[in-house]
Amino acid sequence: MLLGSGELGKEVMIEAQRLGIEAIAVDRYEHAPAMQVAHRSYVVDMLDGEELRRVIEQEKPDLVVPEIEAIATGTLVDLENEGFHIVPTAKAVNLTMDREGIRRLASEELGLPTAKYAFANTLEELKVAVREIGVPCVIKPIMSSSGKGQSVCRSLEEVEQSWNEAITGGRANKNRVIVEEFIHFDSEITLLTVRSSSGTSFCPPIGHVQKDGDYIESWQPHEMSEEQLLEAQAVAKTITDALGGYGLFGVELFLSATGVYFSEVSPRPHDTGMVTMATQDLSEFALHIRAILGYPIPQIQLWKPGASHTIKAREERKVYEVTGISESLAVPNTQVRVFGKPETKVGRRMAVVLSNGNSVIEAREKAKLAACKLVVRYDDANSKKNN
Ligand SMILES: Nc1ncnc2c1ncn2[C@@H]1O[C@H](COP(=O)(O)OP(=O)(O)OP(=O)(O)O)[C@@H](O)[C@H]1O
Ligand SMILES: NCC(=O)N[C@@H]1O[C@H](COP(=O)([O-])[O-])[C@@H](O)[C@H]1O
Ligand SMILES: [Mg+2]
Repeated sequence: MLLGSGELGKEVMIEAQRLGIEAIAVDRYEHAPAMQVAHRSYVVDMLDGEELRRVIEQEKPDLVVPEIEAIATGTLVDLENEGFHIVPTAKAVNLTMDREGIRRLASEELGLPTAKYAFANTLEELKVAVREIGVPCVIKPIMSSSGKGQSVCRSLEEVEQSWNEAITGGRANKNRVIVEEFIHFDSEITLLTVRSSSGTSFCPPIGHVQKDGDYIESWQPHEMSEEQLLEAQAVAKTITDALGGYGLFGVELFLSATGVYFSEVSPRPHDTGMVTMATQDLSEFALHIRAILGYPIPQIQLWKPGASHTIKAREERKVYEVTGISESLAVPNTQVRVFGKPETKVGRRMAVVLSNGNSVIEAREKAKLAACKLVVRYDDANSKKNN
């Protein structure tokens, strides 16, 4: 049972189906991408522990596979104690659903290098925290993803604005924020790390560009020195061992002249890792399914350098279409994934383009060109504004 049924879940679901698994999709809204390829589905408020428990107890799945962070993870901890199998572990899902849990584990328990950080519950506490950390700093709700509610605060005058953004952009009704020292990194990567019956394996590093805290473009492999790669793998091994279980993890790291910084980790496939559908023999989704079913992963092979580029909506509409697919597919070595989300929202990721080539530079150029050809078009008569 997949908890969360977006674009990443849809690919996980397809990989499960390929191995003959009976698969159930759950999300907060109807016709979510993974629901379109599941045996059956449920619409549930996954932040409501009772509703979540009801659907899990009804279906009694062999594996409960969280796909998003916004889940009543305390209930998953209880269900694990009662004998349900939560992927990769209820501890991993519970700690990574809020920034405080995973940051304190990484920095205070495991001693991994991170940006300096502090927490605040009120605007007054935030002003104190910003003075302590210094500017520029990054302010984020403790519960949010894809950059929602996140801002860079450049002076004490901007603290109030950052506070307002964080408390309106956060996922839960919790006025708690994290302040992080701004890391002037040279590049940032996702190190996909798989824990399986074959031990721990790493995919070649994925470089990416983020805008407003959300990913725009990713590529693989990201060029880094052997020394830096070993440092990154050591950080990834430490954090994933601490979280435990079988599955694929997306370990987010900042690379700078002063070393490798741990940023955060997803105990599940990562959005920037969609590029692996164009580069590896086993995509991150195939790896996740293999790992959680207990199957071996003797090796992971990079076939070609590749890149991904996202396509986002600019408006909120109930009726839309993605046009330009033919023009996009005319770019060589290119594939398109249209997620099939039932409606658009401002900034919502609707599709991704995947390209490969003889070099990362070539693949990035192709993916960018192909992405420019894809356009999200709206039917004005059915727009929310006009209704
Ligand atoms: N301390 C920092 N210093 C510099 N840049 C940062 C810092 N924290 C975050 N960023 C930038 O913002 C991006 C998003 O941050 P982060 O991963 O914490 O947000 P998120 O909401 O969890 O995003 P996602 O769910 O997509 O991973 C990072 O990938 C990085 O580009
Ligand atoms: N960075 C996390 C991430 O990319 N998660 C992916 O986005 C979906 C939510 O999309 P939505 O907000 O458009 O419904 C999630 O279900 C997951 O597939
Ligand atoms: Mg992130």
